[in-house]
Amino acid sequence: MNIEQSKIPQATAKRLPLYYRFLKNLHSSGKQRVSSAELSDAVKVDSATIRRDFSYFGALGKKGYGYNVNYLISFFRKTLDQDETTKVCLIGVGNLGTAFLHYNFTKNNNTVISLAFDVDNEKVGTDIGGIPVFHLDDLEENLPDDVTVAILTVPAPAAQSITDRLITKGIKGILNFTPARLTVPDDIRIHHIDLAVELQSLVYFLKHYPNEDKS
Ligand SMILES: NC(=O)c1ccc[n+]([C@@H]2O[C@H](COP(=O)([O-])OP(=O)(O)OC[C@H]3O[C@@H](n4cnc5c(N)ncnc54)[C@H](O)[C@@H]3O)[C@@H](O)[C@H]2O)c1
Repeated sequence: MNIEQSKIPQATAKRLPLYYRFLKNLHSSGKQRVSSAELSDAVKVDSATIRRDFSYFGALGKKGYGYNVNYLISFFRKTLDQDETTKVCLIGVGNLGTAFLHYNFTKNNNTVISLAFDVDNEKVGTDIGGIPVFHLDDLEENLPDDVTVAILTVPAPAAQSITDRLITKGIKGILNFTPARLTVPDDIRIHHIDLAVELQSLVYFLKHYPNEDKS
């Protein structure tokens, strides 16, 4: 994370990829400027929040003109470190993992899954979605030093020991799709994604805050 970004509130930082993706679409359709109302409509974030978010990075829209799309895109690209490709590995090529390998992340940003690991000999040695699958036993040997992020889509009981090995190999961030709560040193970042929890929270908000500001 660069200095500019560390001043941005986390809630704002989380919305940046959303804005960036939409602005890139606008740009490829030839649009030069966009109002916060248009953005709001597209990304489903209210326009006051958008204006506040954008004010953190000095993008002040002009009344009756809106925001300059090119300026915003180049800002986001720098802030999100999009100029550099981040290489990611995926562990566990099952239902979820296979879907991710087939999904082309690079369409939206510069993150690319460059290799995968599994223990199933039917999968080891094959290419899935164009990505080579190695045996987990050969993790230390095959994981390149420039891969710093891992996606975990293994059964929960295997998650902690794999995490320990990944960290020893230099992985700094883990996107954890397993229900396991992982113990890691302070300098390692874990993002836990749990569909059941997300669904529960969506239903809760629908029930208790049906008309609230959704930012
Ligand atoms: N976060 C979510 O929203 C969500 C949704 C569904 C599943 N999950 C979780 O994601 C994980 C994967 O789910 P799935 O449906 O793809 O399971 P799956 O059984 O289809 O796939 C698991 C894969 O991991 C491999 N594997 C098993 N042990 C391994 C090990 N020690 N090292 C490397 N690979 C190993 C298996 O060979 C298999 O290919 C599970 O923990 C599941 O609970 C999360």
